[in-house]
Amino acid sequence: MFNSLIIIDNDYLKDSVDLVEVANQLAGTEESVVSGLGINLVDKEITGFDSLICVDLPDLQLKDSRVLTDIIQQVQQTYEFDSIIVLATDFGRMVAPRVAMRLKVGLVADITAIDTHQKERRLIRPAFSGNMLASIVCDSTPIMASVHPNVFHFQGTKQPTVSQFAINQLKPSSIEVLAITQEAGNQDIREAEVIVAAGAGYHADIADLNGIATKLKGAVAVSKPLVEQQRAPREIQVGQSGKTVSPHLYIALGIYGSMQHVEGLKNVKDIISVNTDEGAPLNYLANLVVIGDAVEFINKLTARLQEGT
Ligand SMILES: Cc1cc2nc3c(=O)[nH]c(=O)nc-3n(C[C@H](O)[C@H](O)[C@H](O)COP(=O)(O)OP(=O)(O)OC[C@H]3O[C@@H](n4cnc5c(N)ncnc54)[C@H](O)[C@@H]3O)c2cc1C
Repeated sequence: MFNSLIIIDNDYLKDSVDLVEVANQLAGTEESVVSGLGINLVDKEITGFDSLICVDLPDLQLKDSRVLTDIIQQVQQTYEFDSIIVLATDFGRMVAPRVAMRLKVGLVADITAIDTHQKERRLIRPAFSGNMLASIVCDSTPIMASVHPNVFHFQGTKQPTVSQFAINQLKPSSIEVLAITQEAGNQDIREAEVIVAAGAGYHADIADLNGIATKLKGAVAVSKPLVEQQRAPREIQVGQSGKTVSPHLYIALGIYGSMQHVEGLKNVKDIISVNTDEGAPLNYLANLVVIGDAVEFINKLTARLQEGT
């Protein structure tokens, strides 16, 4: 029997459930038993786990990674899980290394695959700027891994058994959340069925793409250089250090197709690549390649779509 603990992120419930697939693959040929740790979990109807360990502390400062680390440590000391899996959101990336340090174990961050065909459990992740894949064998227990949302998928209907976990003496949080703001109207690119993505070869204002994205009922995304040039916010970056997306259609405008970018494309059905360079690597992944200027392509496509209305 291989027991895994998944740290449920209340802001990413579906993505947290997807981590059950990671736990099941890690279990290999052993029976997989998966528990979710839910802290002040609103939706206790969550399915897919064998059990839900609930901590209800309404006054808790949930976004304090030190407080969450204390809780995970206490849960691990009680249950002794074989693996702990964390969602690699910005917050999860703060929590996972702290927990690993506290438990004195290794952490494999941002895994993209698992290989249990050998006797060992190998966690696979991109290395050396994504130019190769590293297979990492963990010789400490629990095995700790963080996983980007949207990399693994799981649909479970299993009703978990729910138990309360009593926490002993938590250090008070030193963080006070003064306000939470969210930009209105921006669709999460991970949910989008159509993505119009601009790369460094798209030489116009990114906001100009909103119209066509709306028309196609999709969202706008970008490659990393545009974020670095402050032409677009980081929330819409696709790739290794951005988000993983799975749209039906990905329209890539002036995107070269580096490994770090392509790593953010999982289960994309169709890719249209618009590039002045016929030899750009993304063209080899695309179903349709347009050789030409990306802005000109968008202007023509917009005009054509307007004709159709
Ligand atoms: C640790 C690490 C993490 C990284 N994470 C990410 C990540 O999450 N996401 C990411 O995107 N990158 C990431 N990168 C960067 C990545 O290596 C590439 O540098 C980046 O993806 C390149 O972006 P690009 O294709 O838009 O730009 P470029 O490589 O500059 O390519 C521009 C493309 O546009 C074409 N072009 C030029 N003019 C036109 C035109 N007028 N019309 C049409 N096409 C044109 C060019 O032929 C070229 O193919 C990461 C790198 C590292 C080291």
